[in-house]
Amino acid sequence: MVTSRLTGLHNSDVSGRRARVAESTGLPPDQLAVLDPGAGLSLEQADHMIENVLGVLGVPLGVGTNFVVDGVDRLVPMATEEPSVVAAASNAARMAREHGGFTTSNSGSVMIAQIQLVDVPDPGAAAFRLREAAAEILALADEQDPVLVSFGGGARDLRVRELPTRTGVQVIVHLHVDVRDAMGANAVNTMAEALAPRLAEIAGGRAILRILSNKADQRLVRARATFDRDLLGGAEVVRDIVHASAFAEADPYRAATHNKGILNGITAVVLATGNDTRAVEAGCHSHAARDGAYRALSRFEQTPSGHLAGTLEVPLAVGLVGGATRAHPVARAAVRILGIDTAIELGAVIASVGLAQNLAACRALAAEGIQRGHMTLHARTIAASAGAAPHEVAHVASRIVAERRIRAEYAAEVLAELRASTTPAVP
Ligand SMILES: CC(C)(COP(=O)([O-])OP(=O)([O-])OC[C@H]1O[C@@H](n2cnc3c(N)ncnc32)[C@H](O)[C@@H]1OP(=O)([O-])[O-])[C@@H](O)C(=O)NCCC(=O)NCCSC(=O)C[C@@](C)(O)CC(=O)[O-]
Ligand SMILES: NC(=O)C1=CN([C@@H]2O[C@H](COP(=O)(O)OP(=O)(O)OC[C@H]3O[C@@H](n4cnc5c(N)ncnc54)[C@H](OP(=O)(O)O)[C@@H]3O)[C@@H](O)[C@H]2O)C=CC1
Repeated sequence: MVTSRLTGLHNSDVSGRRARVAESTGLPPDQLAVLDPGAGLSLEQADHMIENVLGVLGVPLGVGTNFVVDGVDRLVPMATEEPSVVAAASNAARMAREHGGFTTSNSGSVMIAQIQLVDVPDPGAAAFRLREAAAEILALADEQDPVLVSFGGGARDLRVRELPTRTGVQVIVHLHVDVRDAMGANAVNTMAEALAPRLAEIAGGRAILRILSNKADQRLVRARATFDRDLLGGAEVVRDIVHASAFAEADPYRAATHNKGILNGITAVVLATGNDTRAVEAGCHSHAARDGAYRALSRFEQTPSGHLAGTLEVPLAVGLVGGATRAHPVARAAVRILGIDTAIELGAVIASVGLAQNLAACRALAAEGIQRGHMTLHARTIAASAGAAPHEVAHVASRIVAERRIRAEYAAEVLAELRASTTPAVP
């Protein structure tokens, strides 16, 4: 039985953390060895993934603890270079755990392909003809990917839009495809390219763009959690987080930063599982602007019993098959640690981490400010960047935090003092 409540995990060293994660998930410890630098993605594998490969970039991979998502404990791999993100998500998940953790819902796994038709003589008549041919068109789409259809996926709907543009009215066809456990871009792009000649013939125009839309608003995930008033810091903190939420719902300048906080969590899990971070972020930002003004993707409100309820809705075009998820050894290990079997489950975890991250940031901002937590953890990065060796980082970081001088030049001074005090005097 997995438990994500690994209290004090951060006080262990990497091998101790791996041992606790392996014990909790039941994974053989050697399955985590692939997380060693250089043991994951080989140069040869990288050379098959992208072009002009010179090497591999390492990104820290942490684990978010305390998560309960739809009643199941989940340990969540998070790949990020930003200090305090993993700690913050884990802390927020701890506060939600008291009230059952995160519950989610979703709109399914439908992706949209767009086919752009131009030089259409009578857009209105063309739109009607295209709608009349829907059954033929959907069948032609399914013929392109029998494997997807065999997994229960396939073309589900055809929508036609008459779009006024500065180059004239364009007829835009939307093909809705259930892509099941794939992210779906390659699948729907293949279908769009195959349909384009027939669509152009029906419309009497010319097809140009045939590509999926990253505004994946048919693939929405909603997460909800109740965060404990006392663990948050009391009624005043709850009240001020609600004010912070109202600010982000009303102001695009605050909403951009509020949503960046959400994406700190979302993108860390998307990256760890080998999914397309740019596609997910494009979808989230487009969703934030869905009614014309750019707004917060989440909302916080006080519950009748004085705790804090948080809700989030985001499009999540993520998959467990295809893309890099199956090709990248670390992504495969991350999926095993998560213990998930479907893209729907992955989306549920990702949305929950986004909401957790968002809460942690808003709580810190509404209470003591972000810098105490963030900079305390950032101090280790500053110490290392000042040249501290691994065994020197803790001393330098604790000194610059204690003296509230968390800056590179002071870290260098502390490091020089440390080395002078430990260098044996020349006889
Ligand atoms: C950083 C904390 C969690 C410390 O908070 P704390 O209260 O000092 O932590 P604690 O020592 O009491 O530990 C509480 C729990 O936090 C977790 N935790 C605590 N420390 C660690 C650690 N080292 N490594 C891993 N996990 C840690 C851990 O889960 C632990 O419980 P446990 O599970 O052990 O029983 C808190 O100050 C915090 O959440 N701060 C918010 C920081 C944050 O949100 N960072 C995100 C990057 S900034 C960002 O999002 C952009 C922003 C801010 O602009 C977004 C926006 O504007 O909305
Ligand atoms: N704008 C964007 O976001 C774009 C993104 N991309 C990239 O496309 C990649 C993802 O494309 P995607 O289509 O997911 O990748 P793949 O084409 O690699 O995987 C999808 C394919 O896997 C097969 N498959 C096997 N099992 C399943 C299952 N259970 N559910 C669904 N399909 C299954 C299907 O049939 P079959 O085996 O016959 O293929 C399906 O077509 C991402 O890495 C992304 O970076 C590319 C272009 C644009």
